[in-house]
Amino acid sequence: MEPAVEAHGLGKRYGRNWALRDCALEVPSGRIAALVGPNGAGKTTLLHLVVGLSRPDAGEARVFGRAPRDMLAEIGFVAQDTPLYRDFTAAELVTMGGKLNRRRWDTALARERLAMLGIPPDQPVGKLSGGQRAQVALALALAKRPRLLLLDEPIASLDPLARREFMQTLMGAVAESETTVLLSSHLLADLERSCDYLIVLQRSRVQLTGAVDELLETHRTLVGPRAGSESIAGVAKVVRASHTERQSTLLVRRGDGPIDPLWTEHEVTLEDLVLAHLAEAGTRVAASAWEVPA
Ligand SMILES: Nc1ncnc2c1ncn2[C@@H]1O[C@H](COP(=O)(O)OP(=O)(O)OP(=O)(O)O)[C@@H](O)[C@H]1O
Repeated sequence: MEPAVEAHGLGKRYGRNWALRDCALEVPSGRIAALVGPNGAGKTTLLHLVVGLSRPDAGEARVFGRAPRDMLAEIGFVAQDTPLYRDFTAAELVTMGGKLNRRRWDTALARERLAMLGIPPDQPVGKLSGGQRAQVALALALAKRPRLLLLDEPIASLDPLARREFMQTLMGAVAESETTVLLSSHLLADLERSCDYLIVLQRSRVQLTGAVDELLETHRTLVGPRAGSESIAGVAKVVRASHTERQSTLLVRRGDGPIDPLWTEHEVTLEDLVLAHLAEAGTRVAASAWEVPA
């Protein structure tokens, strides 16, 4: 099946600085893909290129095989901080959405979704809580019945319960449709529960990309005797190593065959994997840059 999003040599420059560079990726159709990376890595830049809000300075992005600008009717976008017209009520926004998207708009779906979540339809959205506003933005984006839904840090300002509700709504809505989702976030633990595809950006470049289950399957944490630089049976690559006097802990990509039994193997979490790959590329990721809720 045709990928939902493709990028080839995609780049965007502001002045002399590349915000995104040599970006090559493919998000298969039907996935919920997480776009992660430290502040300033290029996530918003990539989303804006894919939604056609900005033009590339190099390469190209394609949405279901076509230029983003030819696919606007098929793309839903929730921008960072869920900007909505704050003086309008949710009901008015639903009506307005219908007028702006005559061809595909599903008013009943938006109303049902908002009613199910207990969002008051007649209050200006500026007076709703952050979580409720995020849900309104999501309901509006879904009412467009997009084939591709892009969300730029939709849960960043929400409390843990509101985050969970938002992600559950998103997953439920996507399961009912064939929508592909690309969602940027710093909240790795939340993404592990809901996303099945991963793109890691760092310093304007794609650092890692692939299906989450395959990435988790092909990486392991190994604990064993202090290691030197010798190769280890069954290990294709050491992504990150930390050592005490006697012991080494390695995050590795597995190779062929079983891993040397001298080492104890542990499964990795998405958070381990992302942080190890970011560290491998030499970024010092301050713990504060990654809000990882318990
Ligand atoms: N309009 C702009 N003018 C100049 N530089 C910009 C502009 N937009 C983004 N940049 C720069 O491009 C780089 C990538 O920014 P971008 O917003 O894409 O990062 P991000 O990964 O979304 O960051 P965050 O997680 O903080 O939202 C940063 O260095 C940023 O300063």
